[in-house]
This record gives sequence, C-alpha cells and structure tokens, in this order.
Amino acid sequence: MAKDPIRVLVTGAAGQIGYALVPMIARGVMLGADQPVILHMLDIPPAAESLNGVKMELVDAAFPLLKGVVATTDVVEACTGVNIAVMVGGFPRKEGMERKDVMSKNVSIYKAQASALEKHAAANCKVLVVANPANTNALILKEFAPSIPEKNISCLTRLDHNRALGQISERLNVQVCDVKNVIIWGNHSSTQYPDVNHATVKAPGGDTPVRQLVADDDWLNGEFITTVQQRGAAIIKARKLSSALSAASAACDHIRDWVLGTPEGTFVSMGVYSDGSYNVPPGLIYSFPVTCRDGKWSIVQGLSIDEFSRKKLDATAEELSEEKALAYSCLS
Ligand SMILES: NC(=O)C1=CN([C@@H]2O[C@H](COP(=O)(O)OP(=O)(O)OC[C@H]3O[C@@H](n4cnc5c(N)ncnc54)[C@H](O)[C@@H]3O)[C@@H](O)[C@H]2O)C=CC1
Ligand SMILES: O=C([O-])CC(=O)C(=O)O
Repeated sequence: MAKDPIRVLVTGAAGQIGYALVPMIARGVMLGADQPVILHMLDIPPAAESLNGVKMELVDAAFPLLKGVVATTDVVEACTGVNIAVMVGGFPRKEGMERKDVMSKNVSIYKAQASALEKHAAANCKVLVVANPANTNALILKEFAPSIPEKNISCLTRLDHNRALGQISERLNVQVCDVKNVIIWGNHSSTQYPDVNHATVKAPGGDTPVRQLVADDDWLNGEFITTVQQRGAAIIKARKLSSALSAASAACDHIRDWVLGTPEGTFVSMGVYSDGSYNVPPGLIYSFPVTCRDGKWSIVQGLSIDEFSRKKLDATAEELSEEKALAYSCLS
C-alpha cells in the first residue's frame, strides 16, 4: 500500500541551499524512494517572487513522489502540520566574517520560529537546524519551544563529518563509502574536533584503523584537522558563496539516518542536546557520535578519549558556552 505523504518544511527555501535541497527531498534522497512528500517552503517577503519561481520549477520537474507544494512567506502556514523541519533560513556568512558576526541576525529569527513550530508543527516533528551559528540557533529554538522534546531538535554537523570522510578517502586513495566512524565533536565552527581515533576503512581482511593506514600522526593531528575545520571558509573563498550542494546533501543524510536508522556498526555525527556524556556540559547543543534506530538517536558511549582529544572536546565546549551567553545577550 502507498505510504501517506510526509510534510517537510524547508525555511530559506529561495536561498542557495534551499535550491539544492528541495529537489533532493522531492526525489526521495532524504526519506526514501517509496516515501511521498509534501514540501512546505518558507522565505521572507523580499524573496517571495524567487520562492514562487522555485515552486514553478518543482512543478516542471514532475517528481513522482511530490504530492504538494506550499510556498509561503507566512511562518504559521509554513509550519502547520509539518513532520520534519529543516531550518536553513537566515543570514549567511560572507567572506571575512566569523560566525559570531552572524549571531545577532540569526538568533532572533530562531526565537520567533521556535514558537511557530511549537504551536503548529505535527506532534513529534523532527527539527534540523542548518543556518549558522547552527548549534546555538538550535539551542535557542529548543529554549523557546519548551514543549518540543529536546530529543527532536538537532543541528547539522554531518557536512563536517562527510568532509572528514572525504579527506581520509583522498589521502588513502580508497572509496569514501569504505571509510566510517569519523567523529565531529562540538561546534559547527573552526573549533570543531574532527576525530579519527575510532575510524576504520573496509578492507578484505576486515576493518582497519584509519590511524594505522595513514601512519602519519603529524598529518592526522595537524593538517587533517585544520582542513576539515576550515573547509567552509575555503569553499567561500573559492566560490564567493558558502557550501550549498554539499550542505543540502548532508542535510538529507542527517534526516535519512535519523528517520530510517544508521547501518549496523556505523556511527554518524549529529549536533544534539548534551546529556553530560563525555563530560560535555549539559545545556549545550554539541556534536556527538550517534547511532539511530526507530527514529531515535543515541550517543555512542564508552569510546576512549586521549589527552589530545580531551583538550579539543573541552575547547569547543568552551566556545559553545560563550556563544550561548552571547546569544542571550543579543536577545535581551
Ligand atoms: N550547518 C552547516 O553545515 C552549514 C550551514 N550553512 C548556513 O546555512 C544558511 C543558509 O545558507 P545559504 O542557503 O547559502 O544562504 P542564502 O542567503 O542563499 O539563503 C538564505 C535564505 O534564507 C532566507 N531567510 C532570511 N531570513 C529568513 C527568515 N526569517 N525566515 C525564512 N527565510 C529567511 C533568505 O531570504 C534566503 O533566501 C546560512 O546561515 C549558512 O551560514 C551553510 C553551509 C553549511
Ligand atoms: O562556513 C560557513 O559559513 C558555511 C558553513 O557553515 C560551512 O560551509 O560549513
């Protein structure tokens, strides 16, 4: 029997990530090739005409899974009945700007949209915040939507996770699909910690540790980390625009694994509300290694953390605590 459609909200849908993301959702990349969807697209009034153009293109693409499109500048209409909310809308970082510069512009948007989601989304709506500062926007959304379960609010660090897989695959000249279990800890910012200590590569004789195969700790503890941390800035420098196709693809990966589950023995990185695991302060949205099953994520427990890693986990937590304080000062 055909499945009922799932309503997916994309905010900032007239923007560049939105333009890459909505066709992926309509093609089944996010929720599966047998899952019909109804797209809800929100943008602000100055972008209304462009948003309508995106809607026209969705019609023209004749996606079999796409059962309806709501394109609106009304946040209530956009949020009504949605099962999944991908929050991309906001002000992007431009060349030379740090994430902190975009903080005040974005946290007030997330405070307002929290209330709309809380009042009008479907019960058990899963929320993914993409817009920067992603962790702190998600935290503000959580704080101002107290009736949405904290387990349902997350932020995107899957792009960083995928970038780390990509760097290892290039370095070792192996297929990216054979590399797994890298971890992004902390903030989606240049303090994030891309950790390969539990990562492996599939080989005929069994999974082999990345550290053993690379056999160059200086590279893994130095250039590899900074390349992943700075990849967003490198794309902005090259394109004069921030990452869009890779961000859209990572948003699909994030929701797909959350809803449909992670493969056995594989973990992925998600920004989620800290419960104090790995001595990360509770009260922050922090990227952890997680596995997903039955629509729920769980933080992978019991991984060893060496002294080098501990310092990096703490440094990015420190930055998130500072961002949280700054966000609240912007809102007051
Ligand atoms: N977490 C991650 O891995 C990544 C996050 N980002 C972030 O994603 C966000 C979107 O990036 P782009 O699509 O490149 O930006 P963009 O500027 O092309 O699109 C943003 C869209 O949001 C809309 N918008 C602004 N305020 C809004 C509001 N209150 N409600 C609804 N829509 C609103 C704008 O009109 C625009 O159409 C930025 O904050 C960017 O920094 C970008 C790449 C990766
Ligand atoms: O760096 C930026 O502003 C865009 C972004 O989040 C990324 O590409 O990771």
